[in-house]
Amino acid sequence: MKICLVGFGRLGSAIGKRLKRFYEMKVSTLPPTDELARKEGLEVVDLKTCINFGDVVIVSVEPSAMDSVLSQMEGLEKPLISTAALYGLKEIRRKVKCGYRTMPSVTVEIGKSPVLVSERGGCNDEAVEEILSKLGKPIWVKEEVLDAALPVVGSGPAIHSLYYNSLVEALVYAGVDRKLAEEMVKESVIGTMEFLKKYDPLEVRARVETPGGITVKMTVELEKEGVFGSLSKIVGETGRELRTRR
Ligand SMILES: NC(=O)C1=CN([C@@H]2O[C@H](COP(=O)(O)OP(=O)(O)OC[C@H]3O[C@@H](n4cnc5c(N)ncnc54)[C@H](OP(=O)(O)O)[C@@H]3O)[C@@H](O)[C@H]2O)C=CC1
Ligand SMILES: O=C(O)[C@@H]1CCC=N1
Repeated sequence: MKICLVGFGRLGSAIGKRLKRFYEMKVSTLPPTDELARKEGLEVVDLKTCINFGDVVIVSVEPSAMDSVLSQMEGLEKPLISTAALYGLKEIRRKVKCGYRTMPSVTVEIGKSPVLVSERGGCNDEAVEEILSKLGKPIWVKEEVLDAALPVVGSGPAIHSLYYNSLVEALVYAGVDRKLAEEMVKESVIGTMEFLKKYDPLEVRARVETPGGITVKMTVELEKEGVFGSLSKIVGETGRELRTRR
């Protein structure tokens, strides 16, 4: 399969770096990101050449550029995969027959991202799923779920990094060398994420909280301060708003 990738910014470049290992690819993007694509050894071409080349077209441009890009593809019958936030499937399919919407994250660069995709029953689900499985784990969902989950899936790496960083700062605050602190937090977080594949989060919590011990004192204090409630509220409200915006 050959891929035409349109847009080589934050997400497009992550997609390009990963997929070039599996497929022949040409890129259509604007300066200055055209130089980034060339540095990755990818050929940069105009949009028309790109579309003619690809068996599948992936569009990863900012939402405000979608109208202009799609209007240059009107009538396209090849599968088109959009990553644009908030640009509806109906609008995509009004312009191209075989459109799909996805919500990945930048961790596609290492092939480890949930990739939400809407909706099954399009005109080439198999080809789309094959490509998305190289980027991570494709999860077919209704479009409204894709919008609701954007703040956790698409934005996730930024939020997780904030949490990670706040723990590094906590260790530095407690007098631990920063490099050591980073190593400790990374291993702790990665180990816990693996553990969560095996155990329910409440069970993990129960296994750690020695009665009358140090952990329960902190977890109750964090809950009292509303740290996690605020996180759920802010992220959840954003998802709710996105879900109903269309
Ligand atoms: N960043 C992320 O983690 C995620 C982003 N998304 C979505 O993916 C899309 C891309 O996001 P992101 O990478 O962050 O955005 P960026 O602004 O970093 O990248 C946009 C890219 O599109 C290019 N571009 C703009 N107009 C055109 C055009 N007419 N033809 C060809 N290329 C064009 C830009 O070129 P140049 O800058 O050189 O002008 C740039 O390479 C957005 O719609 C966003 O909502 C979804 C999930 C996660
Ligand atoms: O911040 C944004 O709007 C895009 C969508 C999800 C991640 N980046």
